[in-house]
Order: sequence, then structure tokens, then C-alpha cells
Amino acid sequence: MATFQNGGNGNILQHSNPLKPLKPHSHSLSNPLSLFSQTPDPKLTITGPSKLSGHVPISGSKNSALSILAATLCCSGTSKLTNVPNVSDTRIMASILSSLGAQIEVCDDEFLVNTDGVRSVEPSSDGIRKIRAGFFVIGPLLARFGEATVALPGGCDIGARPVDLHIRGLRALGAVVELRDGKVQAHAANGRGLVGGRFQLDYPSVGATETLMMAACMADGVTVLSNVAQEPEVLDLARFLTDSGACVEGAGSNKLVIKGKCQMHGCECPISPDRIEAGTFMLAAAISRSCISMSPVIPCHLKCLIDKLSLAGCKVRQCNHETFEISAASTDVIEDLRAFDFKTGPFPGFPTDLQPQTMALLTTCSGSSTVEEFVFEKRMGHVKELLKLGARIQLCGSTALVFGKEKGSRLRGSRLVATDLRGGMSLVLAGLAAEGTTEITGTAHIDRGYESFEKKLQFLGADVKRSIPLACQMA
Ligand SMILES: CC(=O)N[C@H]1[C@@H](OP(=O)(O)OP(=O)(O)OC[C@H]2O[C@@H](n3ccc(=O)[nH]c3=O)[C@H](O)[C@@H]2O)O[C@H](CO)[C@@H](O)[C@@H]1O
Ligand SMILES: C=C(OP(=O)(O)O)C(=O)O
Repeated sequence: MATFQNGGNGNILQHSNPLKPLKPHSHSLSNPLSLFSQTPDPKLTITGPSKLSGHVPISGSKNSALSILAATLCCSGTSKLTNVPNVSDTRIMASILSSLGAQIEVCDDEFLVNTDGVRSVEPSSDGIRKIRAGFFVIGPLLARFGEATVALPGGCDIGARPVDLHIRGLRALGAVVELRDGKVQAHAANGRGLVGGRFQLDYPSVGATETLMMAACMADGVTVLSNVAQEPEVLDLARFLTDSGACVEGAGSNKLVIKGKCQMHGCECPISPDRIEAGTFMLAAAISRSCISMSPVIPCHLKCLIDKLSLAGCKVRQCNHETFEISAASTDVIEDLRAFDFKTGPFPGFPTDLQPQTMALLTTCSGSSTVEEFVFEKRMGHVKELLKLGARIQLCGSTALVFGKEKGSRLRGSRLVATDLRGGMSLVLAGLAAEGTTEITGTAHIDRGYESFEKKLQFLGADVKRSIPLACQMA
């Protein structure tokens, strides 16, 4: 089946392959209009405590897919991205590219993107205000067309999240950048295009590194970026840019040297597995004291978490090069899981995107722990919800003291509200461990970044249901 989108998304063709078997991680959007329609906020009902077992497939990385979708704006011809996760953020990013004039064909987890028809340099502000990565298009638009006007971005409400490093870096490449009416307006100063330059980031921001990599790929001359982010998603983007004809050296280190090219071409790019989703399922096994396996997982992406889980008493085993088994089942764990301290930091530090889910686990361990959030200053929204389940946490700014469970006690189900993506998922994990029924609203936040998460959990044996509130059904 193939259908053209209308109503502002006329450049997106979506079809699913009827011959492809439906796997939990495959995309089969039966309603193509669902790409951009506003669905009512569903409610999740979890009946716990749950025991999980079986194998879970890990989808492609949301954050890699988002920056690579932005990078297709550098390329002439068609870029073929495979293993793209079917989450609302990737659909919104597709709508942002479409609003610029890109043609996008979606078939299951494959996105064919052709940006030859792009004539606008101002993407739809609606899309940009919904997701953080929408802002990253400013780099490739400036590099390819010499100008761009992009609204200030949305994304999870977990801190101030300025874009000053993106802007200062673009200025170092010869752009004139101003903020007007809530939009960033930029153009190449010399009227011809960006020029290579040197820029040292004050902080290894993932987004600023990615924006500047894309801009530098098409700037005239050599760009040296230092103190850059070393996250796996930066390596994924570098791989895409290199395969599209760019010259990017140093990805994975703290310094990037990029030799600009005037033309880049589309290529085929499989998106790497989502390390945050894999980490979340490891934590789901741990919090439910269960044993599950998962693939594909790239172990060096999750070293910090695997080390901490092993310290707690979980058995983490690599079955083959991409399959992992994690066990916290009572047959494998001699005592109950022990608490541990951790602090978040840029890669290879502990990922901030796993902080809330890890904190949920710690509320069920024996002993107390200190959790320090060093990346985002306001990423503790889940704490007040976890307290409603009976968790014992004391919050002081960005540090949480988590007192594990008291002997014989466990979390108890309650009504909770998710206010951001990973915080929302921490409530789902806590709901798996809690006795009785946990209801979670605000699940649209979770749908931003976890593909078919309740289906995957059901498949592992959890009692998780999604329902649309009656009031929304009647509206
Ligand atoms: C779409 C995407 O890829 N999102 C990820 C990306 O977000 P994002 O790219 O927004 O995160 P950054 O690495 O940029 O932010 C880290 C810190 O730097 C600060 N900062 C950032 C930019 C800037 O111009 N000025 C500034 O001060 C931020 O406020 C924050 O405190 O990396 C984060 C850190 O791993 C992850 O949690 C997000 O999931
Ligand atoms: C913070 C996140 O996403 P974003 O940067 O898109 O808000 C996340 O994925 O946890």
C-alpha cells in the first residue's frame, strides 16, 4: 500500500511492505496519516509485580536517526536510511524536512530522503518547537544554501538547554547569526558560503558538535573543532557524512578535523542500535528481578551501565557479538541487588538518558545511593512521581539520595504523570516492580523515543495495557 500525504506533508510517501513479517520492532503504520496527526494522550495501566522472560529486539537509535536525517540536507540525490525507529521524534523530523521541500518515502524502518527539491531555508516552526534535534538543520541549511531561519527548539523539559554553542561555532565558520522573534536567523557573511575555521566548545555538547560537523562538511577549507562530544551518535553521524563524500577525521576523540567539500551525495546508512533503549531493557530485567536477552547491543556503548549492574549483583553475559543476557532472577543472584552510587557525564561517562530509569531500580535495591545529575540541571521530574509509589528519595538540587527498600516492603501502584521521555520510562519500570496497579498519563513523552515499548514489554510477559481515555475517544 502506498499513499501520498496531504495537508502540509505532501512530500512524504509512506508504504509498508505487506510481505514483511510484523516483528515487534518493525514499522507498519496502517494509517499513513498517523505520521503527523495529533493523537490523544493514552493512559498506560501496569499491573505488577511483573516477571519478564524471553528476548527483546532493540530498535535503531533515535538520536542517531535524528541527526542523520538532518544531515541528508547536505546531500544531493537520495539517502537511504535503514533501521530508523518508528517513534514520534523521527516522524516529526521527517515533517520538518518535508516542510523544506524534501521528498521522503517511508517503508517500514526504511527512509528514502531526497533533498534536491529543497527551496525553503525556513523549516516549519511547529516541528522545530516539538523536538530538540530539529534545530540541528541550521548547520546543513547554512552550509548548502548560505542561509537559514530556524525557531528555537523544543525537546525534553530538563533544563535551560540554550543553543549558544551552536551559534558561536557557526559564527567561527563565517556566519552572521541573530536572534529575532524567537527564531535564529543566519547567513554566510561573505555572501558565498561558510568558510573553515577553528572552534573550541566550552562543553562537549552533542547537538552543537553535530550541527557544526554538518556545517563544516560543506564549508570552504579546513575546520578544527575541539572539546567535541564523543558520544556514539557523533560517530554514526561522522560515518554517514564520510559515506556521503565528506572528509571527517577524529570522530570518537575530543577533536574533529573536517575538510570541506562543495558537493556531497546521498548514501545508504543503517542506523546503529539504540544504546538507551538497550540500557532501559537491562534495567527492566533488573528491577523486575528477571532474566531476559536482547539484541543487537554494542557493548562498548553501555560499559558504564553494565559495570554498575554487575556491581549491584546482576549477571550480565554477552552470548554472541551482539546478543546480551541480563539476569537478576533469584536463582542467579545470591543476595538481593545492592545499591550503588553514580553520576552522569558526557560519554564515556554514565549517560544522562539512563539516569531516571537507573534511579527507579535503586529504589528497589538494598542500601542507599547517591545519584548526581551533571548534564542537565532540571532532570529530576520523575522523583516526585516515584515518591507516590512509596519510594524513599531526598532531593537536593541535582543530587538525589535514594534510600533503598526497607526489609519486606515494595513499591505500591499509584496514578502517575510522565513529564519527559526518560523520566516517563522510569515510571514504567517502577510500575513493573510495584505491587498492584500503576496508571501513567503523559505517555506521549515516552512515545517520542521508545518504539512499541508496551508491545515489547507485553512480549516479555509484563501486564501493560494502553488505553485512550473515554473523553478523548468521544472528542
Ligand atoms: C536529540 C539528541 O541528540 N538529544 C541528546 C543530546 O541533546 P543535546 O544535544 O541537547 O545535549 P547537549 O549535549 O547539547 O547538552 C548538554 C549540556 O550542554 C548545555 N548546552 C548545550 C548546547 C549549547 O549550545 N549550550 C549549552 O549550554 C545543555 O544545556 C546541557 O546542560 O545529548 C544529550 C546529552 O547526551 C542527550 O541527553 C539527548 O538525548
Ligand atoms: C533528552 C532526550 O531527548 P531530546 O534531546 O530530544 O529532548 C532524550 O532522548 O532523553
